[in-house]
Amino acid sequence: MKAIYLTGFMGAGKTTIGEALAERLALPVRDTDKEIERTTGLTIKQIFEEHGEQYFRDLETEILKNLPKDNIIITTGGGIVIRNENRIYMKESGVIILLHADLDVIYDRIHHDSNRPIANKKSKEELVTLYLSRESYYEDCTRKINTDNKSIDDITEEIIQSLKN
Ligand SMILES: Nc1ncnc2c1ncn2[C@@H]1O[C@H](COP(=O)(O)OP(=O)(O)O)[C@@H](O)[C@H]1O
Ligand SMILES: O=C(O)C1=C[C@@H](OP(=O)(O)O)[C@@H](O)[C@H](O)C1
Ligand SMILES: [Mg+2]
Repeated sequence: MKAIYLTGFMGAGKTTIGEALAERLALPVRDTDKEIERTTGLTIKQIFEEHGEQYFRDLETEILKNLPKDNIIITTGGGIVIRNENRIYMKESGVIILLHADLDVIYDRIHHDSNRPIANKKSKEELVTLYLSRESYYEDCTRKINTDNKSIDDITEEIIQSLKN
């Protein structure tokens, strides 16, 4: 089985759903942000503060390409889609599942989180602007799952069903 990549905007639930999906499918799961933190020994916040976004994006691409491509669930950071080369790589290597969540819900989940430097201290309007600037990049996704008002178990089940089609 080819890799299953979970993508979507910050706070959509990629990391959380990826873990639940991995358990249900008895597959390993790796999270690009966690891999970046593990290999650098720094938090995402520290990387952005000390080295800047470009450095983070270079690491993100490197990590993505070094992760296994079979029998695995890979949860990505929300900005992975910005780079054309990342989108092409994921499309060629596996199935891309887009998790969509309402932006009001997303804002409530993430605006106070200092380890999401791109979202931290942004107003809701600024977050919407960022979302809209990235919206077209999500078109490369194989499947889209709307997560609004759904439990983690329900979303996981929906992904499993969609993978059968
Ligand atoms: N379907 C859901 N229902 C309720 N809370 C959720 C749901 N999905 C995610 N969350 C919560 O939202 C927050 C962000 O989830 P996370 O998995 O870190 O998102 P992402 O990796 O997409 O940024 C976490 O606190 C998580 O527990
Ligand atoms: O959208 C982004 O640019 C980012 C999303 C984050 O991951 P989550 O989507 O898991 O929050 C993390 O990679 C970093 O803070 C940058
Ligand atoms: Mg995450």
